[in-house]
Amino acid sequence: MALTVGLRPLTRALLRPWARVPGAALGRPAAGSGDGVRCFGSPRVLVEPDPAAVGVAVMKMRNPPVNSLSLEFLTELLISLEKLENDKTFRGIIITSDCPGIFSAGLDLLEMYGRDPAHCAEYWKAVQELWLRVYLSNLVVIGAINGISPAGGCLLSLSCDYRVLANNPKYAIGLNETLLGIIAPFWFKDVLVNTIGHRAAERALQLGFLFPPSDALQVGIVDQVVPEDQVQSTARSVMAQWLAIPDHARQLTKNLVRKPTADRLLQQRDADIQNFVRFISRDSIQKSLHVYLEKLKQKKG
Ligand SMILES: CCCCCCCCC/C=C/C(=O)SCCNC(=O)CCNC(=O)[C@H](O)C(C)(C)COP(=O)(O)OP(=O)(O)OC[C@H]1O[C@@H](n2cnc3c(N)ncnc32)[C@H](O)[C@@H]1OP(=O)(O)O
Repeated sequence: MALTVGLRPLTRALLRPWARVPGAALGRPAAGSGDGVRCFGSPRVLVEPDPAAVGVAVMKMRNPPVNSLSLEFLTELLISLEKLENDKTFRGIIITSDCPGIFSAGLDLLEMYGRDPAHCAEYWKAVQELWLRVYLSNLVVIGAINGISPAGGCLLSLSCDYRVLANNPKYAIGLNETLLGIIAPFWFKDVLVNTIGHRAAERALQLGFLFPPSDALQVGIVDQVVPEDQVQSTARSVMAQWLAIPDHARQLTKNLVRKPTADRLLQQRDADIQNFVRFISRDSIQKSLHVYLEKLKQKKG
């Protein structure tokens, strides 16, 4: 699936020399990455082949302070995912965070607050694209969730094939959009329903639940909860289990299960973008976003 996000000239320029990790131009070891370990990346996304697992790449999100999914960050994630999909030496990706305590704070509120319709449309197209790229990936995608994961961060986690969450009570996960006075779009809802069932999803979406690890495991929004220092090793051992399955059979099966959900968006991407722009541009929604952003600021005291 070609990357269909219409990149702004600025974003395109930003990404042109995108192997910017010092010394990590494709094929050369990045500083501190260990001898011969080929890695590549961009300012906000570091991709390192897992030295202990052939064919596995670890994708580290590093958009401090909270890995909020800005347009630039989404674009870098998409470029890295596309590169991995096209590099036949990789069969699996472990997605994790380099921002302590935070997997991803979700969509970047500043991309939706005080922005013109054209920007909102471009932003939403990138959000759609990231979901489709991860959800339908031919690679095995495992979330090594080492931090809090609200809303868009939860969607990214749900789009993985398997989710390992660190057992830290602060690392809650859920689609909390109603707490902001907004809503999760139908395809966020669909993925949650597919994962935890209709009644649990209905309740969690309406109440904006952020599940702490023990509840997240019980409701099924994550597959495993482990001590924080075992998240990466657990993700790696689960990856080995999934990679023991012949790729072609596993990919066809993943597609069989996931394509009907993805098709609901693919068949109406433009309408979904227009719906988003209309909804997010409402005065009442902009006001809700303003109040929420103020609350975040006040929280800092
Ligand atoms: C029809 C259908 C239509 C559908 C139409 C609508 C569809 C929308 C779907 C929405 C999906 C989403 O993901 S909406 C986003 C939901 N996300 C959230 O609710 C998480 C909000 N953030 C937090 O709760 C906290 O920041 C948290 C992640 C726990 C980290 O707490 P900390 O104390 O460590 O850090 P903070 O001090 O709070 O934050 C550090 C800085 O990051 C900023 N920040 C934090 N989260 C941010 C965010 N998501 N976007 C931008 N900026 C963010 C803060 O403002 C601070 O900025 P400075 O003050 O400048 O330092």
